[in-house]
Amino acid sequence: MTDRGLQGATNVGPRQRGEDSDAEAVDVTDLVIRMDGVGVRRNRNDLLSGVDWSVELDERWVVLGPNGAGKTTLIRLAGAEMHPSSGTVHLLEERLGGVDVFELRPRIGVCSAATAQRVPGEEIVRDVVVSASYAVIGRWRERYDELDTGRAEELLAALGVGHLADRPFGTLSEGERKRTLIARALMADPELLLLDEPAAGLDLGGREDLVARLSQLALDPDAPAMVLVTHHVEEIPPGFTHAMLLRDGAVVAQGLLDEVLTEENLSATFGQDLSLERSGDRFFARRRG
Ligand SMILES: Nc1ncnc2c1ncn2[C@@H]1O[C@H](COP(=O)(O)OP(=O)(O)OP(=O)(O)O)[C@@H](O)[C@H]1O
Repeated sequence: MTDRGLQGATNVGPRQRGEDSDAEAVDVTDLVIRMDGVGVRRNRNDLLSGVDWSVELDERWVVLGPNGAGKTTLIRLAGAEMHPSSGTVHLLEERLGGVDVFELRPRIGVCSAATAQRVPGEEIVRDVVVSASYAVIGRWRERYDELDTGRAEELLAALGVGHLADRPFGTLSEGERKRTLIARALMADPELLLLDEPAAGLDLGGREDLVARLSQLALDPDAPAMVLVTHHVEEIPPGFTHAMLLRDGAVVAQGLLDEVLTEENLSATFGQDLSLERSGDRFFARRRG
């Protein structure tokens, strides 16, 4: 694992180093994500600008920022769901724009509100998970391989929803749906797992349960590289190693979690005077005064 320090300090892109910015010159060996000078522009708005970011296989990143900061846009780039307007994005050693995204996407597990919306309510939970190995949503074959079905059931059990395998997805609670979708995202044994606000809409017990399960996953050396997007420091699972703080489409700070997650950086990110407490390996934030 590499200690890259704060954005602008040691984690500089090729342009800042004054090197050749030609995409082909970028060394992306062993990098799961590499962004250099990335911008996304829509309707004359900069959704992201000047983003340099590298993620290695054994790293678990949390991306924190207020509403509208650009977090989902960043995750969509990392999931090969969109291209940057400027700069270069390499995913799993392939350059976006120079690779067939349909070959890249199965190597990346995504759990987001958009995935949840695409699952029909009548779909059986086991099928929601197993169909990920065929890169479809919903049952489309009469029979799946027993190996695949067994893996889907194991993943559901590992996420604490094994008993719901025969239930229609639409009858699950929000927390049960989230856990089912994480099992689905893991089904194809991805090299990168992207989780966009997995704890949104969960009650306190559901959130704590999910944080504990994501912590187990983060601490598993065989788990894929992970990027988790959240608004809340309370949702950072123990075992996460790095953080990126985003505001107005730009990186406020990034690097090792312990170095980046400070009151100063958090206050700058959310535009408020925040106090940050650490209790064991969990974080808590609130406004001062
Ligand atoms: N097609 C578009 N045209 C113009 N602005 C857009 C477009 N798509 C997104 N935006 C804006 O870009 C900004 C970043 O959006 P994004 O969804 O990435 O933020 P986010 O950090 O995920 O926000 P949230 O926490 O509220 O989900 C928002 O202000 C959004 O309104």
